[in-house]
Amino acid sequence: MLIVNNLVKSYGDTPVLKGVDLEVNRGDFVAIIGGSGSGKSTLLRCMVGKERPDGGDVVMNGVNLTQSNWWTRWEASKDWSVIGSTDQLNGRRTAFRNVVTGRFRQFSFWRQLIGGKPSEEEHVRAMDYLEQVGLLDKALQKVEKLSGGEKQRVLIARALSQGAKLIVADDPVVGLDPINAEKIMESFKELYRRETVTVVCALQNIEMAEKYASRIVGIADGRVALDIRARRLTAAERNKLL
Ligand SMILES: Nc1ncnc2c1ncn2[C@@H]1O[C@H](COP(=O)(O)OP(=O)(O)OP(=O)(O)O)[C@@H](O)[C@H]1O
Repeated sequence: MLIVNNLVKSYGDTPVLKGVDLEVNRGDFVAIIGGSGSGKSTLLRCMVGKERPDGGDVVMNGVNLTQSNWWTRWEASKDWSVIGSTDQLNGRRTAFRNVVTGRFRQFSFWRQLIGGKPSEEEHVRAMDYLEQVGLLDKALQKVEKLSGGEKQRVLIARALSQGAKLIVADDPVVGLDPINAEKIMESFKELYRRETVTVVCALQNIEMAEKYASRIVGIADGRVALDIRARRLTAAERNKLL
């Protein structure tokens, strides 16, 4: 589904990614782990085209995104959804409204330009997605009144309403209390279990990766230092990532 080939990225004179190779298969739940500053977020940003790599390729469903024009990248971007900061949400709108308008991205270019409205069926679907992430009871609350964890779950519901086949999440549990963090990871696991969505998620918390992901990819010294089926890491494996 997604192939990252020899990805290289520096900031100024500082190399961050020195040749990352990674293949994500449909239905994977990949946790990207590594020490602080190891380049997890940089890798995700390069993967989804938010950052231009200095070298290497990102190929999504056979389309080489690093060598495509903006139209091709825009079309391809409908297949994925990036879950980052909850600032992406409109705090003064309800959770439901945020989810249903997220769907807008799937509309054709022209329908977006003329401001097409979501259909009744899309409204029903938005409620389904909020139910899937356990937020049905908060559907009509303004997002600014929700907790950090609940906002993250609105983002997940919105990604689902956008029809994302790949969800890319940059440490969605950072700064959350353990209960909310577990709920987020449960939501991802549930999506992955149903095999409808592929998840790539950067995580600082190794225990979360061990508990919820299907695969663990460790980044160290700008490269993939570890790529295993998720399980408890050995002390030697943890040391590789320091
Ligand atoms: N826009 C930028 N300009 C300059 N340096 C940057 C930029 N973005 C990231 N860096 C640097 O690149 C390195 C990797 O950063 P990145 O955010 O990818 O790491 P990370 O593994 O996600 O870290 P953390 O787990 O702490 O979030 C860091 O040293 C960081 O300071």
